[in-house]
Amino acid sequence: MKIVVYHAEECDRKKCTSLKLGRKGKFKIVSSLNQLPRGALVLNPFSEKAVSPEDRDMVLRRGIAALDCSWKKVKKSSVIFQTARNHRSLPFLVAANPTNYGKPCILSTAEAVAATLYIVGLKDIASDIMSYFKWGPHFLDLNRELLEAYSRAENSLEVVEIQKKFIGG
Ligand SMILES: C[S@@+](CC[C@H](N)C(=O)[O-])C[C@H]1O[C@@H](n2cnc3c(N)ncnc32)[C@H](O)[C@@H]1O
Repeated sequence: MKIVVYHAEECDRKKCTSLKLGRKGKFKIVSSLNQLPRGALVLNPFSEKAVSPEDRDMVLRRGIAALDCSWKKVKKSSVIFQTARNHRSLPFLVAANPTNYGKPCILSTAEAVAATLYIVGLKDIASDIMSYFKWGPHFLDLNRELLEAYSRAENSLEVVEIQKKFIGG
């Protein structure tokens, strides 16, 4: 499984989830956009299209790419979000990492990648990624009902419908 993270060097390196997974050999950390895998699913919080089980083949064959930068600095115009295709945002999920605990959609890179893997049906790999953090398994437990529902959707539109019903109560 190719998981490649473009690292913008804006974070506290001790707290950075992608650098930790890079050290464990789970993520490849790159500093040049040319090193991102072609055709990968790009995790972009500004994308209008949501991750769905339809993306499974793309994830298996091409991998996942993410941008690790400060949430304070991330912008629609961030360079990685301009260059690649196949951008996806994650539907409503709540962060469990200590920096943004309880905040919807403001996920760490590790949480975003694990959620993507879960939704496309690669649940064991999602659990493995989360197992490197004390709070990681809690992220999956906290969001289990929604992650399960998203993982049973047909496509991105259905994922958005599930999200709407959940937020609307
Ligand atoms: C802004 S960085 C923050 C990383 C943080 N410093 C850490 O240690 O994990 C998080 C990245 O994860 C992905 N991500 C997080 N939440 C997302 C969402 N709701 N939709 C799509 N991608 C998301 C994006 O690639 C985003 O740039």
